[in-house]
Amino acid sequence: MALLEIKDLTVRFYTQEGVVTAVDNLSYQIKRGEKFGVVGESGAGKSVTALSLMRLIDSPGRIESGEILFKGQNILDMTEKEVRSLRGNEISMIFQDAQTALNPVYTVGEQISEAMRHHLGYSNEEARERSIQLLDQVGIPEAETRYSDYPHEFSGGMQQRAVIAMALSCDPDLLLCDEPTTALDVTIETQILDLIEELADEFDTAVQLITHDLGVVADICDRVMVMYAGKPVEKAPVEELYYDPKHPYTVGLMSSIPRVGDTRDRLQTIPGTMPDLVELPPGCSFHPRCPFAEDACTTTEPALIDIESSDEATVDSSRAAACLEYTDQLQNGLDYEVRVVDENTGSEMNPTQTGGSQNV
Ligand SMILES: Nc1ncnc2c1ncn2[C@@H]1O[C@H](COP(=O)(O)OP(=O)(O)OP(=O)(O)O)[C@@H](O)[C@H]1O
Repeated sequence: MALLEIKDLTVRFYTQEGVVTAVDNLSYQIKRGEKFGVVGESGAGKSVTALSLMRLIDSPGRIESGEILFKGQNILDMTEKEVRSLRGNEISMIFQDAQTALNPVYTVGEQISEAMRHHLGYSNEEARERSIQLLDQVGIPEAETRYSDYPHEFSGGMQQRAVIAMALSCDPDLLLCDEPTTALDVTIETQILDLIEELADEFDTAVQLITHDLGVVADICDRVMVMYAGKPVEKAPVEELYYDPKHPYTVGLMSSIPRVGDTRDRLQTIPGTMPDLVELPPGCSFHPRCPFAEDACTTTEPALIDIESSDEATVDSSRAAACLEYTDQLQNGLDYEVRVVDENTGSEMNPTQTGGSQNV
């Protein structure tokens, strides 16, 4: 049994501008200890998906349908009390901004201790001892002294380390990380990502890592789901996604991975923006931005297809993509080439595919 199984999840927001379908019929699963990346531009529905898992969607939002099975139990059927005991205990979450996770009026140590006293029934002394150990483990120097510091006495990177300590304090089975390094500068970003990876391995914690940056996913994740306008457009083991992307949107995201010395904005190379979710374009939502779009794409919505079987994908499908190419409805096909370039030498490593000139 998968640790987490999301089946046909649909989440809508009833706003003055109209009904926003933020997550549309989404299914995926995460196995124990697996690191799963969720990628897409702003507005793709990544955060709403994570908040749904913690049952934190508030009005005007509503989880309309679907199942969220955690260890086989549907989170959507649980009582509020059951969900509260899950949060911060078996499932915990790291947000992009450490400051929102830390309460400025309590010391950092107190905040880490609190979760352990509450969920694990630790005494004050036990919780303090374990908190100091965790602060040390996440790389806070002089952890015993820093235990009594207030959040404002920590740098941004140290605050995020403290949040990671807090998130791992109850040894969760699933850690949801929502853009955990966006607020940090690049050198600290790498350290924090390495730390998450290292501790997830050590604690055998599954990770759902949300990011707009495929480069980050490549470093950490085992499998990836690419989302566009509330839907999954591609799912793949991470290496296969890089060497052989199946969806034009994934290809666009890849050519946007910044290289050393590259000062472009990350997503500049996909022209246009995510459509208005209140009024999605007919057919494939990506068609107005897709270089390979044909007439059929403007009228027919592509199903998520299992690449191996060519049938509709199931939650178990390892490789899937939602493009009419995979139901043989495109006349000209997808015409791109993937070139994998060695970052150090600049030379081509493993040319695959045929056609255009997509540098990945
Ligand atoms: N509280 C809300 N009220 C109304 N609409 C909302 C609300 N929260 C989210 N949405 C809608 O859901 C869509 C998906 O939002 P979500 O935050 O999941 O995107 P995301 O992929 O996580 O983007 P980002 O990287 O910017 O966080 C948004 O485009 C927005 O229209």
